[in-house]
Amino acid sequence: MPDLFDVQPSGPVPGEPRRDGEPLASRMRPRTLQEIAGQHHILGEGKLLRRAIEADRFTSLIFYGPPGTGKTTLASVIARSTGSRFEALNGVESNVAEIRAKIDQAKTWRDLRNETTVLFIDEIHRFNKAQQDVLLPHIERGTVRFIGATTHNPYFYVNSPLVSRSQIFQLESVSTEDLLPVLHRALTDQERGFGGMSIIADPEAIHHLALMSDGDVRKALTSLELAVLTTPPEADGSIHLTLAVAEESIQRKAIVYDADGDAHYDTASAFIKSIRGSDPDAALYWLAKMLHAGEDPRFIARRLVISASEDIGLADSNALRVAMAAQQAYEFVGMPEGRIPLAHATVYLATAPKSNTAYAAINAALADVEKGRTLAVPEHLRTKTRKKLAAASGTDEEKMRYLYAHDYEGGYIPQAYLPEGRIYYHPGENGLEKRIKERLDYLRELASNSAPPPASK
Ligand SMILES: Nc1ncnc2c1ncn2[C@@H]1O[C@H](COP(=O)(O)OP(=O)(O)OP(=O)(O)O)[C@@H](O)[C@H]1O
Repeated sequence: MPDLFDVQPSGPVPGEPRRDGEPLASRMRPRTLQEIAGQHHILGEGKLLRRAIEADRFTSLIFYGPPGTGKTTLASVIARSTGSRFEALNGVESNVAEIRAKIDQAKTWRDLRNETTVLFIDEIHRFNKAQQDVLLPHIERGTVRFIGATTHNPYFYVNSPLVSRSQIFQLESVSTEDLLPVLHRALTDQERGFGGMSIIADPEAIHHLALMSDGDVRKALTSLELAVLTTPPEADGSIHLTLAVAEESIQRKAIVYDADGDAHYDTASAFIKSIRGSDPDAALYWLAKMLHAGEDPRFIARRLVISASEDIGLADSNALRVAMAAQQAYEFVGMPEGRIPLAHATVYLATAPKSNTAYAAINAALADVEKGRTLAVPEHLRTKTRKKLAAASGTDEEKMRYLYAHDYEGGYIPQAYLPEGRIYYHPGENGLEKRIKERLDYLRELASNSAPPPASK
């Protein structure tokens, strides 16, 4: 019978000595929570997952997120930091017998050494019913602590018994800012990285690798490794990583933005100004430039949604729907096809009639409030206190009556909703707002001439 205590955890785990030929990304796999880049929303101070790990209070977890964002890594760090064994299986490749074998090993370790096992299953969305039936009772009994990983939304793609027994955490693409320190650590780490080599890395080369990796840490490290290993040394033996080398390694041209870092914002600003200026061709050019440069499409989608309200606004409220739909369509289809709904929304917004009146109106109202000009809610609008106030002030309650607009002809009755007059919203005359203006002019006219309320219907 094999000695179960000789069984080694599968795959490289944090803390293992460096092995020849092991890829950089694997060597650099974080060993502690502190080394994990990004994921602040679940691992930040006081966040749920961090607290669960620190208190060692978790049973089953499912990590869901894009490739190379740390799902496997996080599972192995959790095993290490909770003093558990780490066993890994793959939802597609592992058959029922292999799952049983891992569970048997886990039982033995638990019974003889009192050690818990984290059973990590990658691609959990590919798990079938037979595999799941073997695992479920052992999750319930606590034979293993289960951690699943998937790039697919678990609520749609993972068997519901597993989902209902697990806490689900979504991992996010790692931002460029969070990727830069990972690359720097790989360049300087003596033990696991290239710290023992003489490498001169131009900052724009490293920035390019970080930016072009689409938030995938494995991709960033693999490209860095390729760049280092394929660049011939200089006469003095050092390796010079230039932007051209980085471009070659990640096979996407560097941002065509100008040298200064503000170019990113300048281009986004030119994009929005072109939409505001009703020039669809210019807007499309700036959109193309941002996409080609590897700008985060979510950033572009956010700008479109803001512009839909800020610049088109009430002249065509459908613009906001189109912009939101483009954002959702991008999330649904991803890139490169996501460029099409983004272009669709760009042209719609650029050619739509323009109005900034909603934007101007909320700014004016906010400026008023921020100046400390607070107004009390008129008594007739204070439903609960109306009766009491009327009694206390000796006023006829009828005079303080709130008028229910639907009870009146045309669904309107002049009535004060502020204790003193204010006009923040000045309707424009473009597009559909012309109709709004006509109606509001009429209502405001009625209100300014308002005598005692006409009879209710
Ligand atoms: N958040 C992170 N912080 C630091 N390094 C990371 C992070 N995510 C990934 N890495 C690096 O990328 C390598 C691959 O990461 P990992 O296997 O954890 O990704 P994954 O999310 O499980 O990806 P996949 O869905 O492709 O299996 C790791 O060895 C590590 O070097």
